[in-house]
Amino acid sequence: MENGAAQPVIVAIDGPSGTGKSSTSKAVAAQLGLSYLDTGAQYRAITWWMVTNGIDIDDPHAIAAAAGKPDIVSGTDPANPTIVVDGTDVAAPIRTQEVTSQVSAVSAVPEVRARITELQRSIASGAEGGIVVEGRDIGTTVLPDADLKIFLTASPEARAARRSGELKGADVHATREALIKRDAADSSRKTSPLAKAGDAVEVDTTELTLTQVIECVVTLVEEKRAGK
Ligand SMILES: Nc1ncnc2c1ncn2[C@@H]1O[C@H](COP(=O)(O)OP(=O)(O)O)[C@@H](O)[C@H]1O
Ligand SMILES: Nc1ccn([C@@H]2O[C@H](COP(=O)(O)OP(=O)(O)O)[C@@H](O)[C@H]2O)c(=O)n1
Repeated sequence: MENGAAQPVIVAIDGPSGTGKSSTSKAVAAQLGLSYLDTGAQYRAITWWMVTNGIDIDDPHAIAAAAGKPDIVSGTDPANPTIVVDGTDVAAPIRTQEVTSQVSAVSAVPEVRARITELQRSIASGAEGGIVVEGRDIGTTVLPDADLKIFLTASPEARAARRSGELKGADVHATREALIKRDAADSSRKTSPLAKAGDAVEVDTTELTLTQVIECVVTLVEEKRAGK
């Protein structure tokens, strides 16, 4: 590996829920000294704000009209990623079932995507040492010129088992159905749906341990850096 003078690298990691994007991205960024951005947390944060402020989630016009109001700040240290809305730390409340069940509707609104995409591009261009950005449309829309694009997949069964392992006592079948419903909504929306970029490397994590996925992505980043 090269020494500390490695050039900044931009890595886009996309894929559906439970494929390992967050865990992999954080670990890869920490290992390689890069910043880390969880774009799902930003969509969850704006959804939390809409719910908290009584915006009707079934009314895309109301969501569009409010999209510019919340101030959303993401901390990009992979050892301590943070998400703050209007000065409030929302790391815990954005993970509730209520937010999870509403986030696809909010994130489908074009004005929301425009707002959050702008924020993401500004964070990525300000990350001097390079960054790992994870989400659904990073390789296709947010950072189409990323140095490396990864698309993680896994079977619905593996993803549901991982997710229900986190949500203690959650029923695997109900979790699986909820994941499939959210993937379908995220994949079928008109504005920058969940999709694999044509030049992304697909990694099926179903039979891999998290450590193996991290090693695979670190190797791909190092190969890219070496070829630069
Ligand atoms: N390859 C893997 N094998 C087993 N568990 C995994 C693997 N990758 C991630 N996990 C676990 O699955 C859960 C969901 O992973 P996460 O990184 O949050 O996925 P995503 O960001 O794609 O939704 C976490 O508890 C994580 O530790
Ligand atoms: N780049 C992104 C990231 C997330 N999202 C939306 O935000 C939701 C939550 O993303 P997340 O990464 O926190 O999802 P999980 O990994 O927690 O399942 C997704 O289901 C999408 O609706 C998006 O539209 N675009």
